[in-house]
Amino acid sequence: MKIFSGEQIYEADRFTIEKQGITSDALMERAAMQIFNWLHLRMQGAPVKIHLFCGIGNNGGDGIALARHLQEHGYHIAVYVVNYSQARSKDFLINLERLKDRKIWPEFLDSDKHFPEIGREDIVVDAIFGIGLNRPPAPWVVNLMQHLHRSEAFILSVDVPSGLYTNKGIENPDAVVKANFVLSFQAPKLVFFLPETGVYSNQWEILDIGLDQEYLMQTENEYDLIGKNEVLPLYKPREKFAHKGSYGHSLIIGGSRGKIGAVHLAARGCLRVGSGLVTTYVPKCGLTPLQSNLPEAMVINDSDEYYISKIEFDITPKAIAIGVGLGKEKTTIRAFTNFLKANDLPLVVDADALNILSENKTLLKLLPKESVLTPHPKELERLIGTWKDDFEKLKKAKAFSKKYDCVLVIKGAHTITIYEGRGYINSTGNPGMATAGSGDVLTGIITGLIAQGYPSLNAAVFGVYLHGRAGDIAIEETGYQALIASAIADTVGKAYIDLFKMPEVTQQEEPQDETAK
Ligand SMILES: NC(=O)C1=CN([C@@H]2O[C@H](COP(=O)(O)OP(=O)(O)OC[C@H]3O[C@@H](n4cnc5c(N)ncnc54)[C@H](OP(=O)(O)O)[C@@H]3O)[C@@H](O)[C@H]2O)[C@@H](O)CC1
Ligand SMILES: [K+]
Repeated sequence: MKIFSGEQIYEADRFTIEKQGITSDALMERAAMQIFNWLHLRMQGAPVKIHLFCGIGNNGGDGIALARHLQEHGYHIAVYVVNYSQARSKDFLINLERLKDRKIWPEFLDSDKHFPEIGREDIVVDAIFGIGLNRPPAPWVVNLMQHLHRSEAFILSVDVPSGLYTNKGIENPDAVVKANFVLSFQAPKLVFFLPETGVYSNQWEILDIGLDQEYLMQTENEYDLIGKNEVLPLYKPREKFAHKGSYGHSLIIGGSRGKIGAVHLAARGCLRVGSGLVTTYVPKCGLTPLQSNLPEAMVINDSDEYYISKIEFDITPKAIAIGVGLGKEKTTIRAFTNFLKANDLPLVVDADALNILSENKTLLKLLPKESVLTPHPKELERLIGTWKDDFEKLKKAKAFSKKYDCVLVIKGAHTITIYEGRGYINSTGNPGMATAGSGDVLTGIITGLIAQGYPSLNAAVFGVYLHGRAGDIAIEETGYQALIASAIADTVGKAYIDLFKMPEVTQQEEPQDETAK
């Protein structure tokens, strides 16, 4: 699913109005109607008090128009205009007039003197600021936001939680509404997926307001949200006359005393994702545990008992992972450096191999083209330096990826894969996956996909998706706390099967054939 910038959404707005020959007010009406339908379906006329806090721009206009529909259907509403500026938008004013025509008199708030009382059981509609926020809200508006939070009422934000910018980070964490639910128009917003801003949108849903499809399809976007529809075209089916050699040989180099398990987990992910053959390259101490616990994987031993000291092998893998459980012994750094100098096979670089690269940046130039790097936030910081907010982080990550022609997989709640100036935001996964070895499994999965002939970028995007989906399926049996990394690896098969399951049709989503009634 495409994610658009703020400017692109405004442009889509203009384009739609012109092409469909409608007024901007009609578009606002669609938006308000969609929110109303969403709420009405769930509330079914329940006598819960709904407080609508509306700014003076189009986000506020949406709220004001929504208030009218709610009132027409008998809901118990209270409307407040958060009067932070005199520059009221045209469509806000049109809807304000319509409200007055229906004898609904909003309360105007312009200081923190008289905030209304809100009950815990009430609902708050947050239509204070939308994507038009361009400077910090006034202190009294920040106080109002805090007042909303203190009420503990359910907060439904219109389009975005008020106080979030679409193109930069947060200046003051108190100056953003913490939404229980966000109903966002037409396309998800980047801020929902970034760690600093994502916390303000507990849950979100997209409402289709009929922006022009041609514009949406043809407009080039920088970020995509990756779900099943996006990964299905990447999937490579197996062929009848294939043999294990057809699906590639993966080599996983890593492990050190006490960290052989990391290699095991990567190899396990690699096998489960379908790599035809998997060989591990580990210090001598890894031989017995690997051979006893993962008989499907082959083992090549380093000459050192506990650490990788020289990377030499006489196999020809199709993809190599390096770094899991590797450690940073002097001898290992030397071995890694020499390996990079000699190697030209596709690489997946993780964990200590990333740290060695960060500490010896000249080595980065030795990475083969389209190598995949899978840093978690701390490893990323060591690679690209600090950032002031998530937007700057993405900018720096893109520059880094371009400079070294590598696919950068930034691990997190929503893992973002960066390549050639674009970002692919993963939609699967859950907090249970923040567990030891989860990243090692991912490294193995991506490697196994490259070995099977997936281009690096596809392997990263698809691998991250499968890994997350496996985690989502696995927690159905384990719950968050008890999920362990080997279970993620062992559920990859179910994640594959799930790709081809039709979405369940719930009663509400069944197509309604008006003519059949
Ligand atoms: N595009 C679409 O497809 C559709 C969009 N729709 C809706 O429109 C929303 C965007 O509306 P919007 O552009 O009017 O901006 P909004 O967020 O309401 O802010 C209002 C104005 O406040 C100002 N301002 C900014 N920061 C400020 C501050 N700190 N303190 C004080 N003032 C501040 C700034 O104006 P300025 O003063 O800079 O001229 C800004 O313009 C969008 O989120 C969605 O809900 C739907 O109706 C239908 C289809
Ligand atoms: K809002």
